[in-house]
Amino acid sequence: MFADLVLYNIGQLVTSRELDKAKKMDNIEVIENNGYIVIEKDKIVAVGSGEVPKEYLTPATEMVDLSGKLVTPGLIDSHTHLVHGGSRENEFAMKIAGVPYLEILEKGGGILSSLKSTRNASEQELIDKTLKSLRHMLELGVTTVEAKSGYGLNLEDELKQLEVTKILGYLQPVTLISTFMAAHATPPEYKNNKEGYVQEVIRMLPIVKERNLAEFCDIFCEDKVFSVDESRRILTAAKELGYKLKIHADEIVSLGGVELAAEIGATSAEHLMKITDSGINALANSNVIADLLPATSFNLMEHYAPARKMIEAGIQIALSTDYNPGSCPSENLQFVMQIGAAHLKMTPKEVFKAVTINAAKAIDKQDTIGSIEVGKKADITVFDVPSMAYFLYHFGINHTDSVYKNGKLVFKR
Ligand SMILES: O=C(O)CC1=NCN=C1
Ligand SMILES: [Zn+2]
Repeated sequence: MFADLVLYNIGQLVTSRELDKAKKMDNIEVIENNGYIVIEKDKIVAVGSGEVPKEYLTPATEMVDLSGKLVTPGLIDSHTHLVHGGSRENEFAMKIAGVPYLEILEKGGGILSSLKSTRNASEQELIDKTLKSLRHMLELGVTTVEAKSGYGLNLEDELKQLEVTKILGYLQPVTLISTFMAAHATPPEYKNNKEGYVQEVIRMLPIVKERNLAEFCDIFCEDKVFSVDESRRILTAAKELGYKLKIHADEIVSLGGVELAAEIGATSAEHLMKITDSGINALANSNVIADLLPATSFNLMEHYAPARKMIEAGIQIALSTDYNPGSCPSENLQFVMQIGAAHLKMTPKEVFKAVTINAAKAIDKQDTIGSIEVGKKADITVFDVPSMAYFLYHFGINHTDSVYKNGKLVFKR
């Protein structure tokens, strides 16, 4: 085995390798100094500290001295509404004036505003717009992104969003994991026929699946959006077709979506700002990943999910942006991490675990990415800071120095 690339003289090397199988948030390996990573083609072949083992080295090996910088697995943004047309800055003033998110939606704004601009956008317009967001995400150290549909809300436009996501995966280096989310809101044409739309979503499921356009199915289980029963019907139909499941739960009102996630075996339950003790108990006794979105709390000026309580209960937490044109119009996962530290009271190891191996679990990719371990993909991010603590303390700028995807340098500041 000969190395194509060696990264050495690393400051803190956050491998995110889990030191045990306990459902804890601080049990990841951190090599404190002088770390190295040996890469052959697209895979990691050795990780350690001190002298790089000579048996891997050849005259052709590229040796990169990282001069004490922080190194982590490529960051994973496990919850985004990436592909969408238009923007909703016109609603920002309403939000600041205290108009509730669900009231804006009920008045035909919110998701339904993004619906109009997404339906009116061509595939090329969506591709061009989303390439810019993906460039921001890459430069912020992100190498894998989950991307939900849900602004088409009819078969033609849902397929358009999902096709755009697929095409984007070939046009730039960030890996895209696709989620079908036609159950995001009820479109105007079904305004007085909610049941008809639930049946239409169920009719779309096999079509999307046979085109291999989505790995996950997600639903907005929320007051005045989709009830727990409607969510159960759609997710059960999706599960029978082979979809893995996600659920937006307890964002604004706690309906019992979290308990449904545990009952139905969802991969993840997301938002959880209003999670109850019963929901915490249900998740603690399941393998469901709790994907928290603190930048959405920040932007909606809502309170934050009770992360500390969830961590004490043994729940596995991921953190992601929820990037979307309404409740969180920001691609900045680094800022999410800094909010996670300051407002969710998460420790550095907990925060970095939440955007690496736990985010990989939230998209069921923990066997190939999410940690710097032998045999895993060489998705690696270098930050121009000495430690996790400094990264979280110095907020609001981009700390990325360089990003490697499948062992290749894809960004250098
Ligand atoms: O408002 C949006 O566009 C995205 C969103 N879906 C559920 N919560 C937020
Ligand atoms: Zn969302």
